Amino acid sequence: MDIVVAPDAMAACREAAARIAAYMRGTPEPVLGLATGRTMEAIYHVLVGMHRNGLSFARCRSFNLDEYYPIAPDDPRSYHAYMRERLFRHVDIAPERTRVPDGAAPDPERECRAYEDAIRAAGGIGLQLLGIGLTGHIGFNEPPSDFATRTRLVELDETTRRQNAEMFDDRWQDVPRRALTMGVGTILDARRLLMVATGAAKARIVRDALDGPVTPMVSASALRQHPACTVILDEEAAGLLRSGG
Ligand SMILES: O=P(O)(O)OC[C@H]1O[C@](O)(CO)[C@@H](O)[C@@H]1O
Repeated sequence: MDIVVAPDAMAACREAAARIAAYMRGTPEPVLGLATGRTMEAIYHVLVGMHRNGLSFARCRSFNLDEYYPIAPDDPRSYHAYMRERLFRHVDIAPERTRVPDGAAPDPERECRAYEDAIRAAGGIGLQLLGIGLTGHIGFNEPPSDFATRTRLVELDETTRRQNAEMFDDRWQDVPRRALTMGVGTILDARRLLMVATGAAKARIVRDALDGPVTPMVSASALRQHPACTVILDEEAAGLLRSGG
């Protein structure tokens, strides 16, 4: 695992965007795994700027990690809307080349199987972008999540619902109790992983994930089993690491 510590959050996000752009430029048919959450907003902002300076998304396909369930794709609080507003509508990626789990699917298990099939049909994910939740989740894989799990319907922890309440007018009780998420096994299948964490609030869970035991109780600790994983932190998020990053 390669750990990069940037001086601040913006520098960490610029570094992440530069690596995504390098992957896109160096790959004939890039398949991006995308994430949501506050950390990713600055990364998408930088990527949109790069697009305005010539970076094309036209050859990309994308698969997002997760979506609330149930939620309509046109609900402004959905991750469909998040992706449209922060990235897709600003770049040259055709909507049919982007995919986010369907939070309105009448049969969620079928949707999860179809999602796995679609990733496989695209040739697998080349670069998977990841954030980390305060529970140690990657995607919405709350503890405990077996490292072999695949895309599935999960229950969200109260910590996560509270963490994500901002989009729901700060009413955590309104955050859906369930979500569709790629499994830890699905994530580990990506050829390269890029996790980004910034801010002091993430320091404890970053330490648990990178310095603690590799355990299903901290999904992000699974990244240490991946042969090509880079973690980009700012100094605050790296603050409790044994090595200091
Ligand atoms: O960047 P944030 O808002 O702290 O979120 C951390 C992670 O948890 C999630 O909310 C769940 O996947 C992601 O969207 C995000 O990567």
